Amino acid sequence: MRLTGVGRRYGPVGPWVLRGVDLEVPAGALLRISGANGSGKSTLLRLLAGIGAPSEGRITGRPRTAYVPERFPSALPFTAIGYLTHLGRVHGLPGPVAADRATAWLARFGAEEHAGTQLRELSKGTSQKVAVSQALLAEPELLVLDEAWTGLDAEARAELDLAVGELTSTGARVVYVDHDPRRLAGTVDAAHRVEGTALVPDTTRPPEPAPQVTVLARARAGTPLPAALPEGTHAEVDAAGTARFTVAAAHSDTLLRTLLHADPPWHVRAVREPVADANTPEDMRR
Ligand SMILES: Nc1ncnc2c1ncn2[C@@H]1O[C@H](COP(=O)(O)OP(=O)(O)OP(=O)(O)O)[C@@H](O)[C@H]1O
Repeated sequence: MRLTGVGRRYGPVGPWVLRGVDLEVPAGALLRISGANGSGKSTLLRLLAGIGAPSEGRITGRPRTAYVPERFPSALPFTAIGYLTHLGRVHGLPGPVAADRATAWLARFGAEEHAGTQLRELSKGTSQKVAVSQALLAEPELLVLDEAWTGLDAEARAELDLAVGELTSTGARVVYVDHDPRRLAGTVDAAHRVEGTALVPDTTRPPEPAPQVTVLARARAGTPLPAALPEGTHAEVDAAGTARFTVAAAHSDTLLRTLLHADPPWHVRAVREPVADANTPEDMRR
């Protein structure tokens, strides 16, 4: 797929949002688009997704495309499974195949219990799981993701990362925008930034991942995890009832306070500090 001299403005005399955009989207590629708010990222993604035509220039070699928009149309009169099955049919799948794939994707994103819920009654995160499932069940050759991770819980975000990897490994292309510069950073094939009306190579390196602290803690059998854990905390409980919390080092004191003051309290068994960088000189590790 190739964009040649593509420009877009809204209305015949509106200001140009994009101009002179040349972009190659090869099979199997993962492309990241960045840029300031209002710079034209969504405009570019909509052109890639085939929603609206360029005001000038050409897009050639368009593959079968699926798109997760920035805002999901949640007011439609469908249940989650009804909506997904309907869209699967729109993508050309026979009804039973569409229904099976819809069920499988909802389960993969941990939303199977909401299959029968009306779209307008879904939480923001579950709506987003439906939006993402809608695109993935089509098994597209080009997947366009506009902030698709926003609102998803940690497990679903990881699942979407996996699904993107699975798609590109089968030769599909994925183009995405995400506010977190670390999103899929290790696997991106090319990064571009919208600057003014142009699309330029993005040479900024993603920031290093924040150092993580792991806390092992136990509580009385059946104690739920504390409700208000610091932002970004990942928690899992093993079969023996020991919980492993992983959190950015900057939030580890808040996590420890939360665990100790929970009712009933959690007993902290171990705290594992971030491992020192192997390249850090010995005298800086202390
Ligand atoms: N349907 C529309 N009609 C008129 N102008 C629009 C329309 N959609 C977007 N624009 C304008 O195009 C410009 C680029 O908007 P766009 O949504 O593509 O930016 P963005 O980089 O995705 O922004 P954000 O980071 O805030 O999501 C903005 O000036 C916006 O006001």
